[in-house]
Formats: sequence, structure tokens, C-alpha cells
Amino acid sequence: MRHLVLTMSCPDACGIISAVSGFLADHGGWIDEASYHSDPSTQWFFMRQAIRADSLDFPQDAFSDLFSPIADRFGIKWRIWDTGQKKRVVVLASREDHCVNELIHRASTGDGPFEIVSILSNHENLRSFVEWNRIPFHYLPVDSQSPQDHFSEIARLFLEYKGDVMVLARYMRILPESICTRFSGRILNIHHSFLPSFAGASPYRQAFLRGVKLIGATCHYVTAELDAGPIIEQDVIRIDHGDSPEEMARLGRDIEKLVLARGLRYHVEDRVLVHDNRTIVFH
Ligand SMILES: Nc1nc2c(c(=O)[nH]1)N[C@@H](CN(C=O)c1ccc(C(=O)N[C@@H](CCC(=O)O)C(=O)O)cc1)CN2
Repeated sequence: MRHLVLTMSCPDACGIISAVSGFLADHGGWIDEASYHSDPSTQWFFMRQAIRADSLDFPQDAFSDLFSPIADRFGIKWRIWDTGQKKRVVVLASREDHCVNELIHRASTGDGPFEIVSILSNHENLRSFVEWNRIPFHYLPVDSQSPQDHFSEIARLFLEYKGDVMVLARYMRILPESICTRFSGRILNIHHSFLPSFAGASPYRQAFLRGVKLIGATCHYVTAELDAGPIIEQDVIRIDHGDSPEEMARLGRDIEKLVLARGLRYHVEDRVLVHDNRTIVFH
């Protein structure tokens, strides 16, 4: 069933739920899913409601005008998404294929309302697999003399494919601030450590040298500051003293692809709100 997903945040106050739900009820809105969070540390309120798209007595393009009196009253920042509109995903990759493979599988099985419209990589090795899956592949080598060309092409192709979200699937270049700012809140990364531990390059070697007993993966929004963006999803697995960095990387691949797939699904289902570099994820 098609829904209109309304996500919103505002300074916390009494009467928000009543006002928003009353507005929807007054217009015949049938709510199938509702989630709320009041954050005492920031005194902000967060809400997500899934409304049956055919239940409202007005067209979606009239929502803004009709909802604005309530939005203005409470200072609500809101967005609305029609679940009938699949999110267009552009994937960035380097050499590793396990996360790319997982996302292609998830898209093909309809695991979430998204489609992979293109895969871009600074290496050629994934081309045959990607094109066998009938997905456009673009090889974008990084010229050390002019690395900006690589990133400009990423931005151009993201816009050309009308991307909604950019997913770094073990993409191993640091995106410039210009891209992070331009597409803020729309770039997801899978970092192969349980952040904030072991940010940056070679996290499994860092973990080995530290002698940790758990390794993990973190899906987060990408910001100019490396591996410091709002965390969307994480998970861990146990390791022991006998595991080399290479064994950790082998074990870690399973958790990386799972965490990225979960994080992407939460994002494309509009279940993630960001506030003060932290996320509220309505599962
Ligand atoms: N602006 C951002 N870019 C990227 C982020 C981020 O949070 N902000 N996350 C990284 C992911 N990452 C690990 O998960 C990571 C990737 C690359 C490097 C790194 O040192 N890269 C070197 C070159 C490596 C190579 O290609 O040989 C570099 O870019 O100079 C560290 C961490 C993705 N990008």
C-alpha cells in the first residue's frame, strides 16, 4: 500500500502530536504507523507518521499550504515522501565487492524502496559483475595531478542520474568538503570499524594492534570530517587473540554488508532524522 511518510522535528512542546494528528484526521488521513521521540537533552521533538496516500481529502501538492499554519505554530521542520517513489541510489566503490554485491541483491529482491541507477568506481575490477547485473558502470580513475576531476565527475554523474542518495560501499577516497556540503544528509558510508574507534584508514590493523575482542562496522552520513558524521547503524562481532588483521577483514565483511544494507533501508524509508550530529532512527 502506498503511503505518504511525514517526518518532522521541532522544539518540544505540549500539543504537537494532537495538532498534527488532528490535522491529518480532519482531512481523512488514515495513519498506519506513528513514531515519536522527545529528547530531554536537546528539548527537541521528533515524529514520523505513515499515512495511507489515498486517504487524504487533498492532493499531495496541497500539503504544504494546508500544513503550514501548524508548522509555523510549532516551528516544525518537516518533509513528506511518497513511498511509491523509489529512491534512486548511486553507489561509489573501489576494489572490494561484498557491499556492492549485497546492495545489488537487496535492490533486486525489493528489500527496500530503492533502485541502484549507477555504480561509479576508481577501479575497473567490478565492471563485469555490475554490467552483468544490467547496472551502468563508470570507471573514474583518480589522477594524482588533478584529483578534483574525479570528484567533479562523481557530482556530475550523481546529478545526471538524478540520484537521491549516494552510497559509499567501501569506496576508499576521502570526498572533498564541496561534495559533502552540496549533498549533505544524502551520502552514506560504511566504515569498517565500530566508530568512534579506529576512524580513518586500516581500521582492522588498528584493532589488531589494540588487541580488541570485538570488531564492528558503522553506517554513517558522510561529512567533511572523516568518519565523524551522524551514525545511522552499527553492529559488532567477537574475535580473539588468534585473529590476524586479514582474518578480521574476512570476518568483518559479513558485518559490513549487513550494517550498510540496514542503514540504507532506514534512510530510504525515511526513518532517520538528524539533530546535533546524532540520529533518531524510527525502526
Ligand atoms: N569526506 C569524507 N570522505 C569519506 C568518508 C568520510 O567520512 N568523509 N569516509 C570514508 C571511508 N573510509 C573508510 O571507511 C576511508 C576511505 C579512505 C581513506 C584514505 O585514507 N584514503 C586515501 C587514499 C586511499 C587509496 O585510495 O589508496 C586518500 O583518500 O587520500 C580513509 C578512510 C570515505 N570517504
